[in-house]
Amino acid sequence: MIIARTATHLASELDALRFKNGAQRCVSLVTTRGGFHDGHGTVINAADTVSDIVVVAVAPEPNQKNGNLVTASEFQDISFLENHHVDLLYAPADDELFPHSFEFMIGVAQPHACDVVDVGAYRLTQHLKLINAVLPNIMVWGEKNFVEFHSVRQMINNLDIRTQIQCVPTLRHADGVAVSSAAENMTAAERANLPILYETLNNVAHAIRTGARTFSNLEKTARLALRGAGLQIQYFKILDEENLGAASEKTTTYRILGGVKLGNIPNLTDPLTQQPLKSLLNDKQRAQRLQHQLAGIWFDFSKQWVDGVVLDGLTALAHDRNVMSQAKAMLAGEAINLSENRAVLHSALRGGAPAADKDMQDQVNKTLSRMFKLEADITSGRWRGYTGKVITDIVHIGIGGSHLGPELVVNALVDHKTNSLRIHFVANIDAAELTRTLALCQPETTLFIIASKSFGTLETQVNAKSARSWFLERTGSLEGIAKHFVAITTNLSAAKAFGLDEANLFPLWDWVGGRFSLWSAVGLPILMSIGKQGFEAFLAGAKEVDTHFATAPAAANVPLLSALLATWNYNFLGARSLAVLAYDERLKLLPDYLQQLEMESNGKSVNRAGERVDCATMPILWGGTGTKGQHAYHQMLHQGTHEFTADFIIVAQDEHNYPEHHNWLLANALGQSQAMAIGHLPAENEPHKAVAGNHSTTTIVLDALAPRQLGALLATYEHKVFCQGAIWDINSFDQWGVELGKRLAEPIYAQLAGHTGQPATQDLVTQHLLDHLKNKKR
Ligand SMILES: O=P(O)(O)OC[C@H]1O[C@](O)(CO)[C@@H](O)[C@@H]1O
Repeated sequence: MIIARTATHLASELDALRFKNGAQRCVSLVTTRGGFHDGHGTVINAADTVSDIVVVAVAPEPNQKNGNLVTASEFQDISFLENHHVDLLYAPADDELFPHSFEFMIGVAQPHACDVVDVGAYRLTQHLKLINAVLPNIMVWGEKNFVEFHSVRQMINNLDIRTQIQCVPTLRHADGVAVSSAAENMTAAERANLPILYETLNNVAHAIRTGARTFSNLEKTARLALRGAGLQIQYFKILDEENLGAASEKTTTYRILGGVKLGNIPNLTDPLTQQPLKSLLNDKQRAQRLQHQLAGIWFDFSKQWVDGVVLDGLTALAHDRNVMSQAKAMLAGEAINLSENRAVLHSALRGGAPAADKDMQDQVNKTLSRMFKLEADITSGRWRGYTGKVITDIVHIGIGGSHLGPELVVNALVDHKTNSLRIHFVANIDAAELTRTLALCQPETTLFIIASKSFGTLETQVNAKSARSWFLERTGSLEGIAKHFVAITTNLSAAKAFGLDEANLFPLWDWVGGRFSLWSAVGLPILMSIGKQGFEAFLAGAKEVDTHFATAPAAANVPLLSALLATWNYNFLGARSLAVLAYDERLKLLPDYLQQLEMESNGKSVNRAGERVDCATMPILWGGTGTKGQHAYHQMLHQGTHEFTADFIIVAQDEHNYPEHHNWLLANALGQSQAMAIGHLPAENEPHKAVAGNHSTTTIVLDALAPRQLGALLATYEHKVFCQGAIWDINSFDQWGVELGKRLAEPIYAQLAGHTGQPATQDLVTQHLLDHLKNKKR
């Protein structure tokens, strides 16, 4: 590689390179400031592919007399360029480019609207001088320096310089951080926060791609997210690619520029923007926007790490994403489940979708009446088993949406039981569950409820078959089936083929998603447990939420706010899990139920148009009951390295009349959420006692754990899931991901069951496992 330090030396070397064997060769120029890294490498490689001769210029800083390259790293820089097959390095000192007698500078006549980074007369003149010295056919830039690239491009166009100019995409680390000398020289703590910049750029790009056009709000929200992550913003702009002016409705190509400063980061203490959560907690205004009463529940979002500006930004985001007009379409019965071409009308099961088809509502009411009759017949003893005995045990067989909701509600409302029926649930294909349950039951006094929307789900089929065999082996009475088996399904013919009596079949409809079906006949165990009045109150609580959701303004719409705050936590503050912390033992199954509701609904990675989403979607939802969790996983929440958000669910009334227990239970819930918000700064010599704080949490206070409140709580989560999906532009109502594993299990089962003639189709690793299991099986 030739190294030239003066314009004269450069000219003579370049002439020789440019004109070889009588032919003129193509020269490219890459201008840099030295300190080379792989990011430069991609630009130089690109220059190499479009030209015969690559010249790299290292532009000096003002008054940089002797350091033609960046000081101490000169040696590394030269070998880096040689390794990248650069032909010529031009490294003039500042006084070579700008001698004392120099009196002219070139400037921009009309500064562009973007005030991102001022390229300035010095740099522009320097670029012009480098271009004049090298006379390149083409200049190649890295996109990371887009503003400077744009200014030079304008200069080339406006001054009729006969050089082409192009830029190449930014090289990024696996976590999205642009490769740069700054990124290499950061402390681990500074570096850890940086991926949020790329994520935020992507979030905004995604928002624009999917129709968001309130640019100032998008910028505001993005800035807050960056500050929230402890980054000092240099600039964050949504611009028109063409002229780098502010983006407008007319913009066809957008350029989103974001830059952050590092070093001496004030870590969320900038009073003009985001303050530590601790300092927000005493703001009297918070209650108004962040505490809401709905259907016997107090939703308290005031421990969320947001302020008014963030809330405005989030509300604008909902508007941009048309969340509420999509909700309207859902409640009107439009087929918003695109991949299955189905309506999503579980609200109609509780009278919460008045615009839904009349016929649909009639079917719902008719089925409800039949459910009430069955419950009354069983609990009054009018319905008897085949030997005339009253029913004492209900065994509900179903899985996923046909199980989780009913079991949760039956357990949670145990204090609202109206009769002595014992209700059991069998979901797993593991026979442990079925056999243990059957061991508690007598065939003459047991009613089996088989709940399966499809009536084709493996677990339910196998369990139902075994339950029927258990019954027949003990009773020998085929006619007895009619007294001991009922089913809920959309697939009535499959249920009949199973041998079930038509009169014992309760319909379900394709417009009810499995995980939203507990309000239908799938909820029969709930009805059997809490009776007609209780079940009606449960539906009514959910309907109150439907009405609120459809009519409340965005800023006070509880399900929408929940979803927006979740977005803020997941997509802007980097929370990767949602902990559901129920401070009531009766709600032990709530996290399991919500796992299906939220994760099966929104665990998606393509949008509604089938394109890959470019933002994180549903994080991991998990949880348990307080105070037990405090002695298990709360340590990690307080001092671990994962960002999270949590929902605290508490019940205000002491329903067991044990005041000491109840007061401690509530005190612990509030103490935990307070600790998560305010953290603890220990003495300098006790870093192990530091608690970071600044974790957003929501506190949900049920007046009582009663049917109305529980119905309202679950419906709120349902609508939150809908809003979340609308914000992410994903279909929350299908679940294609569960199919592959099911399919792969089939040939494995055939081998385990010794079905002959089935060739092994598995990979070697799976085959070895299978052989091992076959050997070990008795
Ligand atoms: O009610 P079915 O058709 O038996 O389905 C049970 C569950 O299986 C799934 O299809 C997949 O897990 C769930 O969505 C559904 O709730």
